[in-house]
Amino acid sequence: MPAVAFDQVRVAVETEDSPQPKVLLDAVSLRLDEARVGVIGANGSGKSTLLRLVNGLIQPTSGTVTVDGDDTVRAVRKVRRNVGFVFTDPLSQLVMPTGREDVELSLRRSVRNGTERRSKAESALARLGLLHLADQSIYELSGGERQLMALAAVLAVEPKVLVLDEPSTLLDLRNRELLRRTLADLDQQIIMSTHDLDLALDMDRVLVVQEGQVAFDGAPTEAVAAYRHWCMQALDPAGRDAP
Ligand SMILES: Nc1ncnc2c1ncn2[C@@H]1O[C@H](COP(=O)(O)OP(=O)(O)OP(=O)(O)O)[C@@H](O)[C@H]1O
Repeated sequence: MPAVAFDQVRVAVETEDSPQPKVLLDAVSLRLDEARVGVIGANGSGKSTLLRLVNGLIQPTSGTVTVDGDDTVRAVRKVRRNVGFVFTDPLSQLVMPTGREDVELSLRRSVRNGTERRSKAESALARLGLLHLADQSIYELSGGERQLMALAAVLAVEPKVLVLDEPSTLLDLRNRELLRRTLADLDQQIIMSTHDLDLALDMDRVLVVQEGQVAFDGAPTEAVAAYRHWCMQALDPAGRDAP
């Protein structure tokens, strides 16, 4: 299992609102060896920022991120070959007119032979029950169908690490269960952010991100309990009883 390591990572960006850079993530040091790592936390806490560092979509302002020893800045091409990234919004990922073309496109670099490529694409689509939608325009698919299509395109290339940013937001109950089973069957390491706490409970380790820092890191049940506690505290800081 490749290790993903963060060493004293800080991400800060310039904004027009303030002369000071805005800190999106700070003091993150982690070594992720587990097969299934969940990332939970409030909206805007820094989950996507943390995930995007893993495949070099965002570079640390200071500190380093490595995947299997490869630095995500200096060895970004190698890192991108090893790390598949599934975006929350599938339309930011699907670029071809149909799902089949998109899955075949993602295989272009790794599978030179056209017949083999078509067959691999077919298997990736079949695995997620998408063959009947493979030749339909991406724009005629539902949000959930597109979300699964984007996952099929990334899984087709069999990355060593699969990073998923809130992959179940658009899925109905059946497809959420399909996603859950598909992820459970995969050999690769999975790092996934989610607001779906049941999905988080399937993980081996869960990070709770709060205001740009990892506020809890440990077993899923304890992480979810800590997150719930902080949410309640934020809603009712004085600890008053609900009306
Ligand atoms: N390029 C940027 N410039 C300025 N602020 C940014 C930039 N990118 C992200 N942010 C801010 O950083 C914070 C963390 O964003 P991030 O997308 O990582 O949150 P998140 O935990 O994934 O949220 P959500 O659950 O809503 O998807 C947010 O306040 C966001 O507005």
